[in-house]
Amino acid sequence: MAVIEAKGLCLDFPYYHIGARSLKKRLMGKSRLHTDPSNRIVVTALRNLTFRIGTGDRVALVGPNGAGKTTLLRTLAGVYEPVAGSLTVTGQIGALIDVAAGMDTESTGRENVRLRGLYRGLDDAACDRLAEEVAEFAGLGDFFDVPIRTYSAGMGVRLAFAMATAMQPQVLLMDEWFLAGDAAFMAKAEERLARLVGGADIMVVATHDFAVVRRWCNRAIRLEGGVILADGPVEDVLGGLEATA
Ligand SMILES: Nc1ncnc2c1ncn2[C@@H]1O[C@H](COP(=O)(O)OP(=O)(O)OP(=O)(O)O)[C@@H](O)[C@H]1O
Repeated sequence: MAVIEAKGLCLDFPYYHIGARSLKKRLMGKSRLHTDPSNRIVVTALRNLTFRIGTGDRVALVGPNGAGKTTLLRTLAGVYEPVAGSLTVTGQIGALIDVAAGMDTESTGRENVRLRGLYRGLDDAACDRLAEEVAEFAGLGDFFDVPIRTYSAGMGVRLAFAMATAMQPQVLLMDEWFLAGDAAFMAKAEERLARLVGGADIMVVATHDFAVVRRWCNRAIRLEGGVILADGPVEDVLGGLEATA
């Protein structure tokens, strides 16, 4: 049983390089910026978020640029640590957020896949099978055996997608651009993605695309300025957003 539970979740980003007093003064009028006890400017990216996401929930995080969608996704994935409140995620997480997250750019595609397999507790033979499976789906040919720092952006997405979808997570966290690969690849990826989403207990996707929300989700959380403005069935939340557009 997978569950995500947040209570009063807050996250700040400190701005280390903003020192000039006049600039500070100018910025401080803005509602999301304040100073911390060390007199650094911090932006409040997420403020006092409380929600529970349970098995069967397919949640879209929606809202304008800078609303906090990706930050929340990364916090759920454990990339960022909340500065206040609590967050509990029960269930194995699969994150399709940053292409290079958890990858060693000096290692080859194959080495990265094997490492991920070892991390998940697979034995040597299972890691080999996983690498073959990923290689076939990603379709990178010989590039699978060169360091990934040489990959194009599209090649990186292919590898990350193939890798992340080769192992079924209970909690699937996804940024929308993973749904926006090149057309030929996405046609092939669609079925695999549907299987992955269907097999996950929980899915959370950050997106601007209402078609994606309507197609994949049964619940939406609307964020703005780092706070939750609405949380409920997709049509209720999108209706509110469309009304303000
Ligand atoms: N690494 C960071 N360092 C400093 N501030 C950050 C960082 N990441 C995000 N922020 C700030 O946190 C706030 C939320 O950003 P976030 O990227 O989560 O928004 P978003 O809803 O995903 O936006 P978009 O739709 O544009 O992708 C913004 O004010 C942004 O400037």
